[in-house]
Amino acid sequence: MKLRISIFGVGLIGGSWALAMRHAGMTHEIIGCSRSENHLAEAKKLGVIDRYTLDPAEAVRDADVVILAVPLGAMQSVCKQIQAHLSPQAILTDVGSAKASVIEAVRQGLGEIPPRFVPGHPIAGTEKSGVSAAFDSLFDGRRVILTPLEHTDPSAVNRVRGLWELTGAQVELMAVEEHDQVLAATSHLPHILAFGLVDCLAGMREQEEIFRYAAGGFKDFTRIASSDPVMWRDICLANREAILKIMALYQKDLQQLTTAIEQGNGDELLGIFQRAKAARDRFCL
Ligand SMILES: NC(=O)c1ccc[n+]([C@@H]2O[C@H](COP(=O)([O-])OP(=O)(O)OC[C@H]3O[C@@H](n4cnc5c(N)ncnc54)[C@H](O)[C@@H]3O)[C@@H](O)[C@H]2O)c1
Ligand SMILES: O=C(O)C(=O)C[C@]1(C(=O)O)C=C[C@@H](O)C=C1
Repeated sequence: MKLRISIFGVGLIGGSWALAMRHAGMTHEIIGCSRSENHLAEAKKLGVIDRYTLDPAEAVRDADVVILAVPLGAMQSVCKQIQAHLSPQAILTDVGSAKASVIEAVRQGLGEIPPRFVPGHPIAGTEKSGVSAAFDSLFDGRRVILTPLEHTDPSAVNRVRGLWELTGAQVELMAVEEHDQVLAATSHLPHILAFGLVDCLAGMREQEEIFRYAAGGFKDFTRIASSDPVMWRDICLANREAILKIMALYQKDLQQLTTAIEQGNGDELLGIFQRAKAARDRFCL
């Protein structure tokens, strides 16, 4: 069955999902909705969506699937705008980077969490944003985490799982709290460190001189500091507790490294670097 899909926020993630659905031949019609008519007109011009509207009520009318792909800070207001118009048959899902906050935004915005709401998060992206950066293979071979709640309709979970699988993604189910803790460690902390490092160096008097000599290592480490600041502000505010926990742990480890360097403790440094290399070589890519 071909679907009428309604996408709120046709940027990097919403746009890439739309393209992947099109590629899979799943779409009867894709409707984009957002605050920005310019973004929507660009999405239509690029062939990512079939049509757009600035009216959330019209966007969800007769939709089989509604996907929220706006920044975390906008989830609640979008839900408020669709509350009176969302059909109970429609599947509602999202792509937000932190899950407890989206679930709370849906609860506040819709007044309750509908059984056909399936929280989701593709662990795929780039440092670019906007629909011009979207591409149909973004999710191919990547993981997508769904965090259904106790009362979530299993048929809705299966439907959303099936759609993500059509993008080439590998879908896993996880508890909300676990998701937010794991992603605080593997995604949110690295982004905070990259933003922090670049800001630190940019604040030094010799910054122009320093950046002239920034080569491979610096570029690899800081690519993600080019990501959208609004998106990352929202993630830090939304997943505050889990992020603070992992930051405290990391600060302890950084202090251990500082002490080892201060004391000229080569054995300690070698031990840390060997453990880290072994873990990265074993677990990453
Ligand atoms: N970028 C990534 O790497 C990545 C990866 C996984 C999940 N996510 C999540 O996906 C979501 C979207 O991120 P993105 O990278 O696609 O961002 P993006 O900036 O590329 O796209 C966001 C879109 O939302 C629209 N928008 C912003 N505020 C809005 C509002 N109040 N009402 C309606 N539309 C609004 C914008 O016009 C834009 O088209 C975020 O929740 C983010 O946490 C991002
Ligand atoms: O590769 C990147 O540029 C990303 O930042 C993608 C990334 C990540 O941290 O891995 C960023 C945020 C998400 O919610 C999911 C994926």
